[in-house]
Formats: sequence, structure tokens, C-alpha cells
Amino acid sequence: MQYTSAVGAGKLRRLRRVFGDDGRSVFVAIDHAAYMGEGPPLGEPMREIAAGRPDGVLATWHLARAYAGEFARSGLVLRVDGGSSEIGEFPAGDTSSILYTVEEALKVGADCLVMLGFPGAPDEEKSLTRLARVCAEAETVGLPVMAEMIPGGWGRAVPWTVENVARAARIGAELGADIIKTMCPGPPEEFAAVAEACPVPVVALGGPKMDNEDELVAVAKGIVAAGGAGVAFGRNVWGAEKPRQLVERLREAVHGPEAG
Ligand SMILES: O=C[C@H](O)COP(=O)(O)O
Repeated sequence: MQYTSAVGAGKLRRLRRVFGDDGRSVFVAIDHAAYMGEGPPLGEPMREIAAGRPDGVLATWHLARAYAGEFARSGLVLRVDGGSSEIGEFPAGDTSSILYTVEEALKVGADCLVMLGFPGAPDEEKSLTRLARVCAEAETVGLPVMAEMIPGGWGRAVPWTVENVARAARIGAELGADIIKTMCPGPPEEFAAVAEACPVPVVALGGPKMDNEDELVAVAKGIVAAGGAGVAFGRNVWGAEKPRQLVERLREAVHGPEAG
């Protein structure tokens, strides 16, 4: 029998809570209302998402508490940065802080933490320092961290090139993150360069709502085919007419037919 440290075992168990046996995951992001303006509708739509059995949900403190029962079978990825309602997708300047300690996150049942990193932004040192500090602290209690890496462009006009997204993902991993969430820089095939460059699993974020669900499901399939570990979609799921069915379709796209 081979023993691992207690915190190592804790991290392993928590990572298993947010990934399937195949090492892939369908995360649903429901944390928008705290910092991105419009957020997911409460009540029945939340229960609908939960009924689709996402592998994990990216949630705020409130949603983690309010829907603890509904999402008990999905891993909880707690948003720990924020404190400004102007963070959005493209911050003019970094106004974010760390809101919760790792102990508080454990109390609410977090299996993982999520926070943003903006490498290549003019004030990148703020978010990258926060990320590194939280990763180091979370490591001491065996709590994984998902870094949402949004490249700022390193002074160039077009920030989301394949090279920049791959570089951003790698930076997140180097600073200590266990999972990277980042954008797909173009067609899903291009995610291969991002996944290959990164030593930890990378999942693709969703972005604004698409008109066609078939296309969204095809993107999820393409991400996995390109070596991505899955998807973390928000608006496209909670904005769907039938969120439960969409989560099931995404599960099938990411994990294969028996998972749907
Ligand atoms: O955690 C929040 C997400 O980054 C936003 O998700 P979304 O772009 O798929 O709506």
C-alpha cells in the first residue's frame, strides 16, 4: 500500500469530485450575477441545471448555500475573487480582491476554488500575485484551484491569439493552478495548442449566448477532440430554453454516449 499525505489525498478526492472517471468535466458557470451584470435566473432554472447533473458548478457563496441540496451531486467550484461589480470580461483595470479564505471555502463545501488571472494586462501583477498566493494557501489544505486565464495581449491589439491563450494557460499552471479555464481562440481544433502547452487540464469557457445549441454541443465535442478536458459554460446553459436537456447533451459530447 502506498500512502500519500493527508492534503495530497484531500486534493485527489476533491479533483475526483469535479471530474468524471475519464478526467473530463462539464462545468456550468452560474456565478455571473456577482460581477458580470446579468446572472442566471433563480428558482426552477437552477433546479433544471442541477437535474442535468453537471460534473461541477462555478458558483457564488450565495448560490453554493441556497442550492446546496440541488447541487449536492455536482462538485462545487467556489468563486473567491470579486468585490467589484465592474470586473466583466475585459476589465479596464484590475479592481478585484480575494473575498473568502480557504477555511471559509471549505466550510461552504467547496471542492475547488476559481479565480481570474489577466496575464499580459497592464496591471497583470495584481491578479497573478493573487492567484499565486491563493494557490499556495489552498495547497496547504488540499483544495484545488481553477484559474480562469484571460490574456490581456502583452501590449498588442489582439489579445486572444492562440499563442497568447496558450501562454496564459501555461502561466496559470506555473503559478499553481490545478485546472485552467480559458477561451478557445478560434475553431475548436485550435484548442489543441492550448491544451498541449499546459501541464494541467484545460477547459474551455463559453462566452455570450450562441443562437444554435447544436453548434454549442459541436464546440464541446471539438474541444475534447482537441485534447481539452471539457467545458465551463455559463450563459449558454442558463440562458437555454431547456437547461437540463442541454447539460445532458453536453455530458454526452464530453464524456461519450453513456453519460448523457
Ligand atoms: O464564470 C463565469 C464565466 O466566465 C462566464 O461564463 P460564460 O462566458 O460561459 O457565460
